[in-house]
Amino acid sequence: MSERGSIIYLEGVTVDYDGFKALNSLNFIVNFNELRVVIGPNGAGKTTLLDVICGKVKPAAGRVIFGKDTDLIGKREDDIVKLGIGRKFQAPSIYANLTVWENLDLSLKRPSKGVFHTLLSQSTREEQARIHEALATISLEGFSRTRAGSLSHGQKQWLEIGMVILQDPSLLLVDEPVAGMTDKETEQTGILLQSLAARHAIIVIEHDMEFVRQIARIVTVLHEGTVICEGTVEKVQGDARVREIYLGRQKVHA
Ligand SMILES: Nc1ncnc2c1ncn2[C@@H]1O[C@H](COP(=O)(O)OP(=O)(O)OP(=O)(O)O)[C@@H](O)[C@H]1O
Repeated sequence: MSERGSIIYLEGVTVDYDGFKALNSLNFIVNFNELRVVIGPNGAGKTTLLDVICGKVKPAAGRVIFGKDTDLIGKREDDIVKLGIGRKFQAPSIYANLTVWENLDLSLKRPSKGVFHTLLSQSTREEQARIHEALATISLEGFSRTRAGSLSHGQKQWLEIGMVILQDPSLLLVDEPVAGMTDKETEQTGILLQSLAARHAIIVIEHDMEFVRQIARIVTVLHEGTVICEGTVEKVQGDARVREIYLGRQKVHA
């Protein structure tokens, strides 16, 4: 896949729920190695946007192109994962009774033979090296033998991010990564996402504007299923329409 141009391209995408347009002729482009933050008030269509990209929701109209020319419309969710799109949901979906290492081992991109077969088989040196690298990336080097269920909330989120990146996605979708985190964990998550952006394109949905300011280069503002503003944090915060939409709901400025 070319490392130039767009990694994901949505054109005229409409998602219709019995006449209600959760996405309304949406145009949205993210380039390779971009870290894009999507904000917008409740119900703006942010989650629906990610649902369309990962194949969970089928649009009534529009095109969704991954990489140079792979049309995602009509593809199954697991096929989209295999193409290189990984999603980190808001609630961590880790195996609480397995160790951090075992969780990472299970998520390595390899033909799935089931949990028990994978745990009983020896990982190769290369696989072990990749797990060590992931442990360092997510700052859990000292926790490889710790039961995942006993990690802190923030550490669980990082573990799941580690599990998604071990599948080596070209595009990583992240839904509200810092909800419920301490300030320190939030800051560390920002550093983690920025470091990941060197190797993966990332789309982050976020409500926490302080966090958005920490990580964002370009912010897309969604409202009623369409993009109403896009640009730097400063541009978005100074935009009259954005201010009006957020007025009385939540502050765009901390
Ligand atoms: N399965 C569904 N059936 C009907 N309406 C839906 C469905 N899923 C989402 N919607 C509606 O579509 C709109 C967009 O929802 P979406 O979850 O994408 O918004 P959001 O921007 O992620 O909001 P939030 O910040 O609250 O998570 C909302 O009004 C929601 O109620």
